[in-house]
Amino acid sequence: MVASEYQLEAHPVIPKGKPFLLVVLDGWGENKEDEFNAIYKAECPTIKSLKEGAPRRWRTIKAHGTAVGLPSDADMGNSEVGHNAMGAGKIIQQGASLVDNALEDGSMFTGAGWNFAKESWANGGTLHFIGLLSDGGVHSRTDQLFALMYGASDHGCKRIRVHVLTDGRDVPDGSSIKYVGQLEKECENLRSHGCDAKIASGGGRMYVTMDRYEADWNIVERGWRAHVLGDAPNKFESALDALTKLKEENPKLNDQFYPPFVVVEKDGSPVGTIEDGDVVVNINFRADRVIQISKAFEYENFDAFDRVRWPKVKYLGMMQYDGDLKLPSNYLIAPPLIEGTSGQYLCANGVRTFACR
Ligand SMILES: O=C(O)[C@H](O)COP(=O)(O)O
Repeated sequence: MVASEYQLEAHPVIPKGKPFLLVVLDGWGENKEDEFNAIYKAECPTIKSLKEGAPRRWRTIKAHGTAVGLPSDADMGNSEVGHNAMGAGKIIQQGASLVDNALEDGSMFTGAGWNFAKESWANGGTLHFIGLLSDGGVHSRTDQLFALMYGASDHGCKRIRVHVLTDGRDVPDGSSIKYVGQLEKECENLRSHGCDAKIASGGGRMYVTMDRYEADWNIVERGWRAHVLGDAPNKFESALDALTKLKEENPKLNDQFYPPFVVVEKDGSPVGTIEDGDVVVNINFRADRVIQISKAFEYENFDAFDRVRWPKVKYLGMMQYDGDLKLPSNYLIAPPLIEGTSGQYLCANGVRTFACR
């Protein structure tokens, strides 16, 4: 007997009781049929036969923008929002939108996470931000970072250090110089208003910090050494210098793969290591590529690499990145409570599923 809230009407076209296959074709889509459309130009006999063989059943669905809960239709889709939308079985507000809403209505700066973070700078600690620096909107966005920096300064923060991960994957390669330039301008502006804000370290997202699925902990270790310990083979007096000079040395260097670098004072000392009493905010709203660095900050027992020093900091995610692990335990935006997910319907209706990837 299916609980009434999970009872479904018969589908008008798809017959009941037949196996149903949900296949996700990564990067596949229908669009204007012109010479720039590779899918249209290619020979795709299987898809063509599926489409032409069952024209009454062929549908297209939107996988980007507001249709999957992103802030605007200019936002491209990505794997996480696709998983979330299909898993929820409905349009839910995705991380990017939740952060935007909290910044817009001001609740970002009154929530439990913000108040927890504030205690650190009230006691003289430095506020560190770590995350992907671009406006790709897949893992993070620069405008959200800037809003947090100004919000912190307005709430009495006197020292900010930013640890930047260059993108070139969700945005064009070579664009990182622009994002770092924008961030340096914002830091300069904050400094002129009495908040000592600087970029302290960085590196390319695919080589520094943002590993996923525990594929290569060396990536995370490089980030830890640069951000926390101020230790990297490349030291420069500014992040802009770092990107420009490293690119001059190796013109083929892609933004995704910048080696780790540390910004130093004239005497060679790092401008912003992470110390006891500081607060670290991870600005990525998307979870997959920041779970490992979050474990490094959060777990007392940690053996994925030698941290050398484990500073006693308050660590917060923009969101909670893993609800099962409750990781991290502190975050700026609470995860949404989603009821009536696809999985709940399938289970309640006794439909057995097998998922693979
Ligand atoms: O993390 C990545 O590799 C990209 O930013 C997004 O890729 P995905 O959405 O296809 O996982």
